[in-house]
Amino acid sequence: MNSRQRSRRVFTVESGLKADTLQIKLGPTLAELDEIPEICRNEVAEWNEHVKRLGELLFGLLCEGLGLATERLKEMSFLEGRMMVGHYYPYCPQPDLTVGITSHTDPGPLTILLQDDKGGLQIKHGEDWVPVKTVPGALVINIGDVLQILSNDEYKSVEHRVLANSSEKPRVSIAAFFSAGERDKLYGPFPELISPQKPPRFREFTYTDYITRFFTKQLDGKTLVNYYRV
Ligand SMILES: O=C(O)CCC(=O)C(=O)O
Ligand SMILES: [Fe+2]
Repeated sequence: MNSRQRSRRVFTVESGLKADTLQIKLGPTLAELDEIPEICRNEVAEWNEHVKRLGELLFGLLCEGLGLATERLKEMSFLEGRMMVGHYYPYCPQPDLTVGITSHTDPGPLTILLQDDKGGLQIKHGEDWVPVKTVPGALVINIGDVLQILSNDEYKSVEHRVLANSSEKPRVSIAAFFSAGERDKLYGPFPELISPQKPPRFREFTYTDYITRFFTKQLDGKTLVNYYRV
């Protein structure tokens, strides 16, 4: 399924995914206005501006956390690729038999997620699944696989899943995924982080190769992070 590339509605009821999804390209350029449902057109355009600003701030902090120049992730075009995915999880009368979204890590560097008050998002901590508390107005920030690779394992991508919605009201969440704007450049651990004591743990790849493997699951049975691990 190549559905993350443009705005469209996908209704999937196969096992392991019980959500109705609306995807809209935010960047490098916002989707054509007629591809964005009229009811939320202005809000999506405004959200895009907020996501860009917050993304820039977070990328800066994450770079500083690694001892890198603040602009490094921005320079590598990771602020440019932005995709908004709105999930709608209908009421599931038998939540023990399925899940909302199966366990996964996000492929990009960072995800900004807004969830409502229904709950159901969980992160894996050791062997346990830990619920992510719903806090009104709060955003959840996920580190994704490519940031684990660029940081040479200093930051870890977070495994997460969403339980099927047992509340009678639907659950809604809105994720903004960042990705590389320049798809054919080589990406790998930041050279500044490499030393004889800390050799690169990953080989270089183009973002085109990376994202194609993610969507087509050509990973030799490995996770995305472990596929590029040396
Ligand atoms: O709905 C959520 O809370 C999380 C969605 C998610 O993990 C994803 O779209 O990758
Ligand atoms: Fe996710």
